[in-house]
Parts: sequence; structure tokens; C-alpha cells
Amino acid sequence: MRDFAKEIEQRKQAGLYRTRRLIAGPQQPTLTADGRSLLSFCSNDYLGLASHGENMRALEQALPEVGLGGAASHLVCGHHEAHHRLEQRLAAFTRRSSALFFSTGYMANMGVISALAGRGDTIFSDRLNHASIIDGCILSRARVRRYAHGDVAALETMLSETSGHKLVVTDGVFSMDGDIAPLTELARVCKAHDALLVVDDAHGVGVLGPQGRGSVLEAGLCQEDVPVLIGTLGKGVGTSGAFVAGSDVLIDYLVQKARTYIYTTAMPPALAAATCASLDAVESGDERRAHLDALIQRFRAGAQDLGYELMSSRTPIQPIMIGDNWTALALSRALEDEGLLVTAIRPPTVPEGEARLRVTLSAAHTEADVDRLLRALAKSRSVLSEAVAREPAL
Ligand SMILES: Cc1ncc(COP(=O)(O)O)c(C=O)c1O
Repeated sequence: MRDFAKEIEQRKQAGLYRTRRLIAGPQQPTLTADGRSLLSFCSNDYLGLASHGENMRALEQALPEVGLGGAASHLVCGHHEAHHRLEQRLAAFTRRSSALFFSTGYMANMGVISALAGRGDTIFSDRLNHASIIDGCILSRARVRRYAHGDVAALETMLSETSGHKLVVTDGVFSMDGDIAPLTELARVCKAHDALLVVDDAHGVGVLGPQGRGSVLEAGLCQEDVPVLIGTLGKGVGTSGAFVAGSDVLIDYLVQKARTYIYTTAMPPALAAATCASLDAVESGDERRAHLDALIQRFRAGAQDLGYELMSSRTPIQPIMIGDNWTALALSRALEDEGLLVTAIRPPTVPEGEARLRVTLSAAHTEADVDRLLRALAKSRSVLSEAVAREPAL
């Protein structure tokens, strides 16, 4: 039998042990972690909508009308009018014919990829794609070829060597680096090589594009260019769940085949109602997005002045590259000593030797919040050059 305790110990020794913080109260911008109030720079609530008054009022209003539980799967008797309204709203929001509401982004990726490719097919996946895409590829039983991050030329070579049904899948905004996939180029090579393009815009929805409609619309691409668009609702949109949007035929096919849609209880319909309210806030959220952009620029300028290494990202995901696991943990702890929460991200979430602090900014932050983070980073800068204690504590 495998010695699980030993494997945990090995993780601790390598600085890779993971712990959960006990959070109380709302998330943004200040939360309580293990009883301590901390200014948080690590949630994905990019627009500050997770505690938005209108969403919560919509939820309160819907609850007595529709009840709390999802009660059944969609294909049995769980497909509520509120889900249907949300799907219509999501289709309009993404400028697509139809949409399908999933319980989570993880389930959307697993369900969509494994429905659209199978044994004998080939999936081409960016090396830095999210874990749920990787798992969707495995579940599909298709042959998987990973191309170097953002390398469209390498992808095109692989596509030209392959026959049969081909599916290309990419994050729209990469979750740990914050950069944006070369969507226009990807759409071009997919068309040229008869490959089906799937974009998971989990971190672009709400933040990028006209009225927050995401990275695909920001790039000026339509349903024909990116036939399969996945988005999540628990990040920029501030509620929970996910969706896939595309042609009527695509959505009909997924209703038949996507196992993570079919074999699970429907999300609470009241949540779907709240998400519709949230989408209103996203669409009318230009001020929030402008404020967020200003915070991103303020943070980048300040952190670079301090000599920190950032990635080439213009999104709210602003990783500070560290490299060593222990140093990343030590910097995170030093910031926590200053009353800030910025989680260290280590392998296998990111590649070996690329541990980082994943700073995320939100429209809920103020300029003063960002300045406080920069002051704490200035004070903690020496951690990078000190010999760091190798004790797993965070
Ligand atoms: C790119 C990407 N896709 C999908 C997901 C999963 O979404 P969810 O949290 O709704 O399961 C994430 C979550 O972090 C993500 O970063």
C-alpha cells in the first residue's frame, strides 16, 4: 500500500505542502483569515461583484420563489426557468447563438473537451493551460499534443502533421501568468487546418473587451472564429458556475454528450437569477474596469521600481516571479506580517523553479490599498536576498 503520510512529509520537505486558510466574512478587499484581518490580493473577484448589493438582492428575491436546492439534474426535472433565462442572457452577453450553464469551470472544461474529442482524435493544448483543461483532455481519451506556451508556429507545424478530427484548446487569459493567448493567430491556424478552437476565458470574462464581454470579443473574433467559448462566473462575474457558448448545434450536442452537465444536480436556480443581475453590473461596469486598469498600472510601475520581476501581463493577474519555493513562502509570510494576504503559488500549479506570488487586483481595491501593498513589498524586499528558513508554515 502507498505510504500517504510519507508523501505528505516529502511535500513538506520540498516546500510544497499546501494548507487552507480559514476565511470569515466577505472576500474583498479585506478578509479575515484564521481570525486575522488581512487586506487581500489573491481573490479572483476582479470587479468586486462577489458582495455586490444588486446580486444579493436578486438572490434574496428569488429564493422564496424558487427554493434553494437544484433538486435534480437538468435532463430529469432540474432545468428551471431561471437557468434558461441565464443561458439566454449569457448567449446575448457573448454575442453567440446559445449557451449552456455548468456548475463550475472545472466541470465545463471536463465536460466540453471530453464531449468534443474522443479516441482517435487529437487535442492540441497550450503547455500552461489550466488543470481542468488538462483533466478534460485525459478524460477524452484523445491523443494529446502540448505546444509551447503561446507558440502558434509550433502549433501550426503540429496541426499540419496531423489528420482526422483536431481540437485546439487554450486559456484566454492564463491563470497563473496573466498574459492573453494569441487568439487572432490561433483562430487563423485553426481555420487553415480545419481544427475546432476552444477558448476558456475564465479570467477574461468581466474584465476584458467591450462591456467586459471577454478576450475573444476584445480581439474582434466572432462565433465562427472561436466556435467554442467557455467562461466562468465565479471570478469577474462574482457569483458561481460556468458556461459554454456557441452555435445551437454545439449546445444541443453538449446537452446530449457532456457528462459533467448530464450527471450532476442543477445549480440552485436562485443563483442563476443572481448571476443575471451580476451580468447587468458587468455590462455597465466601465467605471469599475477603468479603476481596475489604473490600479494595475499603479501596481506594475511601483513593483518594477522596487526591482521585482513581473510577467508581461496587462490583466488583474500580476505575478511576482520568485523561483524558489521557500523564498516565495517567506515573502508571502513577510507580507502577512504587514497585514496583507498574497498567496505563494508553487509547483505543480506552476512549472518547477517558477514559484511566485500571484498578486490579483480588484476594482474593490483603492489606490491607497495598492500603495500599502507596495510599501510592504519595499519593506520585504530583503527577503529575496536572505537565506530563507526551510520550514513549512504557510
Ligand atoms: C483558466 C481556468 N479555467 C477554469 C477554472 C475553473 O473554474 P471554476 O473555479 O469555476 O471551477 C479556473 C479556475 O481557477 C481557471 O483558472
